[in-house]
Amino acid sequence: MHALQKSSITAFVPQTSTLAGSHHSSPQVCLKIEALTKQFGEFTALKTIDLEIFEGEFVCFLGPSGCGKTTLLRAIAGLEMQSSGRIFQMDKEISTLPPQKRDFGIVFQSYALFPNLTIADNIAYGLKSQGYCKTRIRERVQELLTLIGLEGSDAKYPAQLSGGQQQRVALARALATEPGLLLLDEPLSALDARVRLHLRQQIKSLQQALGVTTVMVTHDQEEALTMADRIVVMNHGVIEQIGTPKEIYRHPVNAFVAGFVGSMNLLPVEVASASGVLLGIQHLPCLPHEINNGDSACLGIRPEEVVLTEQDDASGSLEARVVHVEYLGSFMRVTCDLLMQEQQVVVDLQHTDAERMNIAVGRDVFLQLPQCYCRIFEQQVH
Ligand SMILES: Nc1ncnc2c1ncn2[C@@H]1O[C@H](COP(=O)(O)OP(=O)(O)OP(=O)(O)O)[C@@H](O)[C@H]1O
Repeated sequence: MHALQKSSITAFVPQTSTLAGSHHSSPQVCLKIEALTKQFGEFTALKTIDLEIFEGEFVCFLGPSGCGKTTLLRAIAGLEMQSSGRIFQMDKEISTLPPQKRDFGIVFQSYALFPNLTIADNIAYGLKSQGYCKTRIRERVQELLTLIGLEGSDAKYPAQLSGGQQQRVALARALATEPGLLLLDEPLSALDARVRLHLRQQIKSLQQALGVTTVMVTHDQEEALTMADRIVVMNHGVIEQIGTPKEIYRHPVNAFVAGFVGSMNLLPVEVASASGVLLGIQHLPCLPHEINNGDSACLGIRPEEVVLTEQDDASGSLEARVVHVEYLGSFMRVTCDLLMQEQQVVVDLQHTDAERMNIAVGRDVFLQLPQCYCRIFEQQVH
């Protein structure tokens, strides 16, 4: 559809963000990536990426530096040509189209506004090149300024705005032509923590209100967990897991995802049975897994899932000594050395529990690792 024929965004019906979590009405695939590979000389930055993103979804590409997330975003935008594989947007193959022929708006980490243009002209940039008439451009710029809460800033220049405000203008500019896809490349990472938090919420509610399919690159797991409908966790050019924030957090598929998203104790164990492992000589019941008996594996349990007690009041408790206590606002993070072997276990405690038990460095305690939280992973290959 030509941008001129599109309705104004204020007429959009707000959508909910539960799309990815509840697939009761089958949503349409907005973006489909098939066996995408990217080589930089001998180096493979993306290895056979397959991915479907649904209309209205907010998807985050999350992973450590160099994992290929920006390369994947740039391939979607046509700013980087893939070495092989195909990309479809709304069933139309866009694999070889130049960026200007693709239907997206993009926001980069650095605000990338034109410093010599006013805020109004920055926002109007794409509208002018798409042939909107002057009256409509003026209207549209006002709509967008209202949308991002910067009414009255039309005549200002980028340098007169704060970093967060400039990034909101960049967002308005990206949304101006009502693109079918919004691409965000670490849009918050140049901002200070407080502004980042505020803008995170603003972007999320704007995305929900407009229902625009959005892909955001981030290396910040908290950002991904709070903003995304689904997270694509990447490492070394491959997708390790795709899932809702809850799925990724609660059911990581391997030790990499477990360690990268949230905090996770990862303890080396030997598999003893289909639902039991040996931590040193201590037998621990665990969640069912399919790793062979006798193999080395990794037990994953989150700090908030470990039970810390003063007394040895459950069989299978591990004797431990508190070696470090950290105050983290709403809870305390307690690091314990296991007495049986050279391993540390981190436990998150409510302040009231920590005070009741007089938790301090040097205190001897007992740790229980409940079976329902003991995930068993294959040993990491990377
Ligand atoms: N133009 C290029 N030439 C050669 N290698 C490149 C090029 N662009 C990216 N790479 C390499 O490809 C890999 C993936 O880069 P990419 O920028 O996609 O990573 P990323 O996950 O976005 O990391 P970051 O968060 O640090 O930006 C990196 O090892 C990078 O050095």
